[in-house]
Amino acid sequence: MVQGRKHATAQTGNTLCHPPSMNTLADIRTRIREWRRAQSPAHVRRTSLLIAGRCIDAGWLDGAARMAAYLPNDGEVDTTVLFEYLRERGRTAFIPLLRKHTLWFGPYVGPAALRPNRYGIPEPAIDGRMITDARELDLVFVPLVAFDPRGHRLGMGGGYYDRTFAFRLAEPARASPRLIGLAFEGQKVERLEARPWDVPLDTAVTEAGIYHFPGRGSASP
Ligand SMILES: Nc1nc2c(c(=O)[nH]1)N(C=O)[C@@H](CNc1ccc(C(=O)NC(CCC(=O)O)C(=O)O)cc1)CN2
Ligand SMILES: Nc1ncnc2c1ncn2[C@@H]1O[C@H](COP(=O)(O)OP(=O)(O)OP(=O)(O)O)[C@@H](O)[C@H]1O
Repeated sequence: MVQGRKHATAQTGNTLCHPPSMNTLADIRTRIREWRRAQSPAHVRRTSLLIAGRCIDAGWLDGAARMAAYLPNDGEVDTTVLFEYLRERGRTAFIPLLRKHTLWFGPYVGPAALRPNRYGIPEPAIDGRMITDARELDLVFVPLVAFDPRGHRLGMGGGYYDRTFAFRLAEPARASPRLIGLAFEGQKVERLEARPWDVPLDTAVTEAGIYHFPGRGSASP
């Protein structure tokens, strides 16, 4: 930790350390979103390929009947390869769809069938009959702004993922859908203050490796 110098930022291993004044969740969100947007497109492409490759090599996509992932926005890890992997195998992936304050999921059938949501992020332009409930998914690749070694996640601040997957907290023995955060190593922080509604990740994947968070539920005997 760098003390006494205003706004100083030090790097210890791959975990960014900051003076206490920079550590509120809102500060972390602002700082890491800036960091994410400052990465070069070539770097994002290369590291995203590594991250997607880890997910495919782990067998997660082959093992899940229903997979959802996000369309990248604001410098997030690029998920294109994950969608291509399923499409080449004749399978449909799901992407999030905002309905009031929660997420539903719609089939991703290509860019033509999309429209921007209220935040400008493309989502499926489909009718209600094709919408899938979060409970019907086996695996969800989750976007995030920051994560910590306990699996806590900081998102864009809308509370959408926490509200949508609150049933994972309410039903601790339930292991699906598996929530896998995709992030660059620069999004890993020492500690995120936990709020009661936070739904932890099961796993996070960065270009440096796979982090397992054997948390509540599946870890208990
Ligand atoms: N790629 C992706 N899709 C996603 C999410 C995400 O984090 N990433 N979401 C995860 O929940 C949901 C959208 N959640 C969001 C919540 C807040 C803001 C937000 O505050 N954006 C602004 C303000 C823009 C505006 O209001 O027009 C910003 O960029 O500052 C964006 C998305 C669903 N889809
Ligand atoms: N399960 C829940 N029930 C009711 N309100 C919730 C729930 N989860 C989150 N919220 C509300 O959403 C707001 C934003 O939550 P938070 O800051 O954790 O979002 P986030 O995880 O960063 O965003 P996102 O999931 O959209 O990426 C909180 O102030 C909280 O009031």
